[in-house]
Parts: sequence; C-alpha cells; structure tokens
Amino acid sequence: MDEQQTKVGLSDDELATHPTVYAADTLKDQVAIVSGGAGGIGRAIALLFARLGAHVVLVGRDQAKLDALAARLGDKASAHVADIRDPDAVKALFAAVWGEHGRVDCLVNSAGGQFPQAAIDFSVKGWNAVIDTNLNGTWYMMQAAAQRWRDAKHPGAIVNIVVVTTHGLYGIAHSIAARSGVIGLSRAVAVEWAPLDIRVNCVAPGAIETEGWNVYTSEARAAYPRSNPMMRAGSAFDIAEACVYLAAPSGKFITGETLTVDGGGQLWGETWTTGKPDYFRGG
Ligand SMILES: CCCCCCCCCCC/C=C/C(=O)SCCNC(=O)CCNC(=O)[C@H](O)C(C)(C)COP(=O)(O)OP(=O)(O)OC[C@H]1O[C@@H](n2cnc3c(N)ncnc32)[C@H](O)[C@@H]1OP(=O)(O)O
Ligand SMILES: NC(=O)C1=CN([C@@H]2O[C@H](COP(=O)(O)OP(=O)(O)OC[C@H]3O[C@@H](n4cnc5c(N)ncnc54)[C@H](OP(=O)(O)O)[C@@H]3O)[C@@H](O)[C@H]2O)C=CC1
Repeated sequence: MDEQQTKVGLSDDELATHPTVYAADTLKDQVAIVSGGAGGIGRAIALLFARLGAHVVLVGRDQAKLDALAARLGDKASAHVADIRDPDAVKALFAAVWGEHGRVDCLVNSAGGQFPQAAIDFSVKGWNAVIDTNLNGTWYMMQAAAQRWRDAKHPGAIVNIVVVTTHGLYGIAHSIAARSGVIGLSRAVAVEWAPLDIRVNCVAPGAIETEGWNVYTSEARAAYPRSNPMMRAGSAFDIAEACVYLAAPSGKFITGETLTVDGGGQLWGETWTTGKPDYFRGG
C-alpha cells in the first residue's frame, strides 16, 4: 500500500445527486444484491439502484462500512456481512435475503480486486487469494442466485464487474486470469440459464477513480488518466449507469455480453500498474 493514501472519486453526496438518464421508477420494487456494495464502484451502484426504486442489499466483509451506507439509504438498503470466498456464507446470505424480501431480481458482483506485482514473482498464496476472490467468489454468488431463481421460477439478471482482458494490463496477470474466467463463465451460463429467464452480463471498467486505487503507488495512479484517448479517469457513476442498463428492462435482449466502459482504453493508451519498465521506454 502506498504511503500517500488519498480519498479519490466522487463523494456520496455527489453520487447521490449526479444527473442520470434513467427514470426514477426504472427499478421500482426490485431487490438487488450488490457485493462490494460499500466499495468505490459498488456504492455508486447501490446509490443509483436505490434512487431508481430498488431495495439494495449491500454485501461485504466490513459491517461498519456497510452499516454507514445503509443508514444513509434508510429503508432502501440493508447490510449483510459475507465473505464471497466462503460458499456457506454465500448460501446463508441468499437464504436471509430471500426470507426477508421473498424475491431477488438482480445480482451485481462488484466485490473483487488484486494487488500489483510482476507475474513472475507471484507467491502461491497471492495467486490463490486473487483467483479465489475474483473467480470462485463471483461464481458462488452467481450459482446461489441462479439456484434460487430456478427454484422460485423467478427471472433474474446478473452483472459481473470485471477488468478489461483484451489488453496485456501490466502487473495484474492474476486478475486478468480470474476475470477472463468470469467472462467465459458468464458466456457459458448465459446459454445454460436462458431457459430459466436468467440473463448474465459483465461490465469491464477502465480506470475508475475509487479508494480501491490506494493499492497502487501514487506514480502509477497519476498515470492512469493516460490509459485512454479521453486522457482522464472515469467515475464510478459511469459504471453504475452501465449496470442499470444491463439489469433493467433496457437490457432484456442482452445476455452473455461484456460492456466495456473505459473511455476507449482498449484502442489507445498505456497502463502500468507497477510503473513503466525501462524496456518499454525504448531506451
Ligand atoms: C485496456 C485498457 C484498460 C484500462 C485500465 C486502466 C487502469 C486500470 C487500473 C488497474 C485495474 C484495476 C483496478 C482495480 O481493480 S482498483 C480496485 C480494486 N480493489 C482492490 O484491488 C483492493 C485491494 N486488493 C486486495 O484487497 C487484495 O489484493 C486481495 C483482493 C487479494 C485481497 O485478498 P486477501 O484479503 O486474501 O489478501 P491478503 O491481503 O491477505 O493477501 C494474501 C496474499 O496475497 C499476496 N499479496 C497481497 N498483497 C500484496 C502486495 N501488495 N504485493 C505482493 N503480494 C501481495 C501475499 O502473498 C499475501 O499473503 P501474505 O500477506 O501472507 O504475504
Ligand atoms: N476502480 C477501477 O479502476 C477498476 C475496478 N475494477 C473492479 O471493479 C470492482 C470494484 O472495484 P472498486 O470499487 O474500485 O474497488 P474497492 O476496493 O473500492 O471495492 C471492492 C469491494 O469489494 C469488497 N470485497 C473484497 N473482497 C471481498 C470478499 N472476499 N467478500 C466480500 N466482499 C469483498 C470490499 O469490501 P470489504 O473489504 O469491506 O469486504 C470492497 O468494498 C473490483 O472487482 C475491481 O477490481 C475493474 C477495473 C478498474
């Protein structure tokens, strides 16, 4: 972790009042589970979904963080502590939410992350931590949701927040492996679960200013705006609106898709999560 940790991204007040293209009743009466719901992107999703009429179930490992956001949202949110890497905790989460609300309409998997390191130096423990969080944890959540929807004959929508995998993003190979797994899995179950009226999509953010960036050095963070031709970072609100698009009726004919929201970063730009090596400076 960098010494110069800073608060980055939009504040809750800014997120809560940011103009949106969506009508206020877009998600009226829906119940949405958002993992990582008190994180930088997750809280933007939670705030927007609640604003558009949903009850949002915030999931993470830190009760205090979840409670603070839930308190702000009043009866539009509830907080549930669960480690997504623990399949029994995930099953208990879904049992509790279904028991409380009698339905779930949408699952957004925003819990995740990685640490920057050259792949050649990954320890077994570090590799496993990233794969277990981002691939296994996401899968436990997807499967638990789908089993509930199948048993209740209830339609559902899943949105998995991933990372852009089409580019050799330097220093996060473990995460690229895990997220490629999630994208492949989403495409596969989009077909298997279509008969169950369950849609499964991904959103791949580019550089989005959040506190999650504190795992990177200040030098690396300062260069992220150059990761795309817009020459700036995006905001968590951009990702939240993409999630609404896929989760709401606007996405009713979309499944198995990955929506990239990266300011064109796939086309032009440089991203060095561990700093730019001399080799790539051409000198
Ligand atoms: C194509 C164009 C696209 C443009 C893209 C633009 C730029 C994008 C910028 C980068 C992309 C991604 C950004 C983000 O995702 S930001 C926000 C996400 N949030 C985080 O990443 C949060 C921080 N990360 C973590 O919490 C952890 O990394 C982890 C997810 C793994 C947490 O798991 P766990 O709690 O189990 O981990 P531990 O801390 O206990 O560590 C377990 C072992 O992992 C190794 N490790 C952990 N940290 C480091 C480190 N900094 N360096 C080296 N190794 C590390 C280590 O082996 C740990 O075990 P030990 O502690 O026993 O040594
Ligand atoms: N910000 C960016 O530039 C980009 C982000 N992404 C991805 O988007 C997602 C959200 O990122 P962002 O909001 O920025 O990151 P944050 O670090 O701010 O949020 C991640 C959240 O995930 C939760 N979480 C982590 N591990 C677990 C776990 N095992 N069980 C339950 N919850 C967990 C954390 O909560 P707690 O620790 O309290 O449990 C935290 O609130 C991540 O997958 C990230 O990798 C992808 C590309 C770019």
